[in-house]
Amino acid sequence: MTEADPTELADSGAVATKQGPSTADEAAAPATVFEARGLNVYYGDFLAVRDVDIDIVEHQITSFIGPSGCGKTTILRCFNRMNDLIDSARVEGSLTYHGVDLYASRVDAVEVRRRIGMVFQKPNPFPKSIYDNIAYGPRVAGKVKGKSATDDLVERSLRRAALWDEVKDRLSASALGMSGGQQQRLCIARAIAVEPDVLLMDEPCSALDPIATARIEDLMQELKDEYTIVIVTHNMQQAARTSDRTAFFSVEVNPDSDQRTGLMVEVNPTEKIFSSPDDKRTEQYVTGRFG
Ligand SMILES: Nc1ncnc2c1ncn2[C@@H]1O[C@H](COP(=O)(O)OP(=O)(O)OP(=O)(O)O)[C@@H](O)[C@H]1O
Repeated sequence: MTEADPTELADSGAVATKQGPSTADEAAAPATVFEARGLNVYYGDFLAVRDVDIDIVEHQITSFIGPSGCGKTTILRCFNRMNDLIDSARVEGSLTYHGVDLYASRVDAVEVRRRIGMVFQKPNPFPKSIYDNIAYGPRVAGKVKGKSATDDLVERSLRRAALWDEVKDRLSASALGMSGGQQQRLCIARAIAVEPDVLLMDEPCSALDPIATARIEDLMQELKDEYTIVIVTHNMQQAARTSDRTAFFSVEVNPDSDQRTGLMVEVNPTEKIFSSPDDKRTEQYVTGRFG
């Protein structure tokens, strides 16, 4: 892709959610943030996941569940073009973000990743102070200047990530000395500091104990007032507890090549997925009879 016009997303109205709805109708219907149609992702010649049709709705938590290798992370990474960083990855189909084609040549992938932040499975703070972990991104992006404005941003981000009270007296200490749960909340604070629109979370609790997990889940509920969240989770209880909508992915084995390709089976309100799903395969998975 060409590094053309980084303002394409803004020029095209892709920040509409930050400005609020303009008519009564729009106010009634929650906006669609992402619309994926016929999404297929290849690694080289290997079709890893196919036929993904999904709308991601603003200020909701959408979870992706399904057996290992069904393509949950691969699809999540399409939403902020992280797959661009993998040479062999290729995306087919249509994916829009607030109506803008996310893969159009004029769209700047760096700007995409600022608006659509990501939190990874393993907390990955920079080997820097707690303060610098938050301040670094906005400083590099030129979003904040001067000590007082940076102090405010650091405090605000840590408060929103429910971490301020625990770290306010040791902001200059290394982030690597924090507990795993604190490190993950720091990574969430770091993602929030650049004022994204969406948070993508790839199994954010898989390395955490149940208490730290509960704190992240509480935090997600607080953050959804401001952000749209998509989470990949292996933990069905977590999907049931935290998300408004759930997408179930499955995997099929191609008898000729013996390759396993993921596909999206169903997306529905979470309650429906776990009580009366439309598809038998979903029912078998959520009742533990498959996968
Ligand atoms: N960088 C890559 N290069 C080649 N193949 C890949 C790459 N990343 C993932 N795959 C393959 O794509 C398929 C989907 O993987 P993905 O990690 O998206 O699945 P997942 O559902 O998130 O799995 P898990 O639950 O185990 O994390 C798998 O067959 C995987 O081996």
